[in-house]
Amino acid sequence: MDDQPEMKAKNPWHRPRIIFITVLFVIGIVSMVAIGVVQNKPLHQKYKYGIVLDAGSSHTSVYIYQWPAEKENNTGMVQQMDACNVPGVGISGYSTEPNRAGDSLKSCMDKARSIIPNHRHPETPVYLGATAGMRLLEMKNAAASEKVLESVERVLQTYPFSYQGARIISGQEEGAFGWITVNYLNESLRQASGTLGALDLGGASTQITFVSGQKQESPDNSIDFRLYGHDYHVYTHSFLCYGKDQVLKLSLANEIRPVHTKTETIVVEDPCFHPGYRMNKNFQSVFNSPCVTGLSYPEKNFVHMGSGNGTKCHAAVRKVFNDSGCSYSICSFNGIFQPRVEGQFGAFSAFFFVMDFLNLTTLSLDEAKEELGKYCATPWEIIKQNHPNVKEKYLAEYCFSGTYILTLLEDGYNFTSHNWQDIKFIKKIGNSDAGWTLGYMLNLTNMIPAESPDTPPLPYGGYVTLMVLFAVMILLLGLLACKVFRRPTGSAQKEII
Ligand SMILES: Nc1ccn([C@@H]2O[C@H](COP(=O)(O)OP(=O)(O)OP(=O)(O)O)[C@@H](O)[C@H]2O)c(=O)n1
Ligand SMILES: [Ca+2]
Repeated sequence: MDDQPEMKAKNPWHRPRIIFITVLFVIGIVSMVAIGVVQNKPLHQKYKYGIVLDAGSSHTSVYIYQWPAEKENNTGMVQQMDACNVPGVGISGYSTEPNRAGDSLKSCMDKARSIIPNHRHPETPVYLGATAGMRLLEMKNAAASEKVLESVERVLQTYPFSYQGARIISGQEEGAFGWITVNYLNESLRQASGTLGALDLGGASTQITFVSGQKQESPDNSIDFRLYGHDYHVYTHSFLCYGKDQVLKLSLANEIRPVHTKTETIVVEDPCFHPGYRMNKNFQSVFNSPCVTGLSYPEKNFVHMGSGNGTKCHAAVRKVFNDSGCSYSICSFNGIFQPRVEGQFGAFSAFFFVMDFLNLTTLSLDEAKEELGKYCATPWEIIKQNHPNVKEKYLAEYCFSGTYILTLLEDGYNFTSHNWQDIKFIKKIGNSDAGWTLGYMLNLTNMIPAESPDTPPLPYGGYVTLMVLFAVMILLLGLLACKVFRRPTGSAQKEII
């Protein structure tokens, strides 16, 4: 009987009301999470693009880069989308018919126009940087080099992109931007870990660039960078005329001089070419470069004859380095200051092509010398049989090129058998080629901030997880609260009664 009044006092809407509030509460929380997730979800990725033409001495390559539009200040974000090799010779090879220099670029530029989305064309920058071949042409014939640059400029301006100029870059820039490229791709600029030195070998020049803790004795060889909040003291040098095509001319010229007579047939025996190799060549092809000076030869031919001797080849190549006269505490060669090499190095372009062809990339220095010696001694006929698909002109030069690379690294830059393993012969890092072009574009588009760019404290996945966890926690607390408030206390019972 005592229960009667209490039963009557109970509100029949009490339970549905709690259910209703709980449902609203749950809908609220779910909506909150959903809105948070949708609002912060990365939008459909929008890409931006940039084009850099590497007008090298032996050939031109067109590189197309892409990066997510909203992440341009993050290291490692810019990637190579495509690379196109321009058919034919480098632009400096068109000095006598400059208009053909511009025309030669058309097939690769047409390709760039077709693969970059149309709506991005007007904002896509195009840069052309010319390296050692054009530096040499400028020295030899400034008017011709001017005409070649005008020709490529004219053609590049006919494309719907944002043309930003065509110029000859300095050897220092070439070295520095190669270093930026490899360290940007390696993400070493973001981490406190050591940086990667950069070794670039072209047809007409070679560059060495690395961070050195030693005293920089020559201001011309020293660059200071502040990148992503870190300071770097970088040593760099570019040796004009020490690309592999020019050194071949230099060492041939050295061989020719002692034997040159006024007799009809001049035979030049060359230990850097295979036994059985025999080719008629013109003196002009050797002495036509500003790198090979002093002698003017008549329009005459000589017989270039291989003798295939690794030791003698090394001795012949050695002669292109001048080791006398260092006015600093330490030099590489030709009186150029260079501190002791430090840290890991990435060796790319012809360093890679040649060492990869010869299968020497993973060997020790002594093993590489031994293998190269055997390769050089192999008769020319057998070499041709073993590589039927390689152009003969290139095939003939690998013994010389391999010997030059080992000599440059050991006798020139002073690597030893102890730190030889610090050199990694690389073509690409990820999908992007190692070379100066990426660093050049990053610099000109201001995509490498001096200070670390602001990044959200949490990655997107972490953010969503936290949101869900908090929402579940609030939900549980809410349910708990409902339960506590629902349970009638003694005093409450009395009030109801
Ligand atoms: N697969 C390849 C590509 C190129 N080469 C040779 O490697 C040398 C250098 O090529 P590269 O690095 O492209 O030089 P360039 O950029 O043209 O020259 P530079 O940087 O001196 O202007 C040239 O002799 C070229 O014939 C090679 O042996 N194998
Ligand atoms: Ca090059």
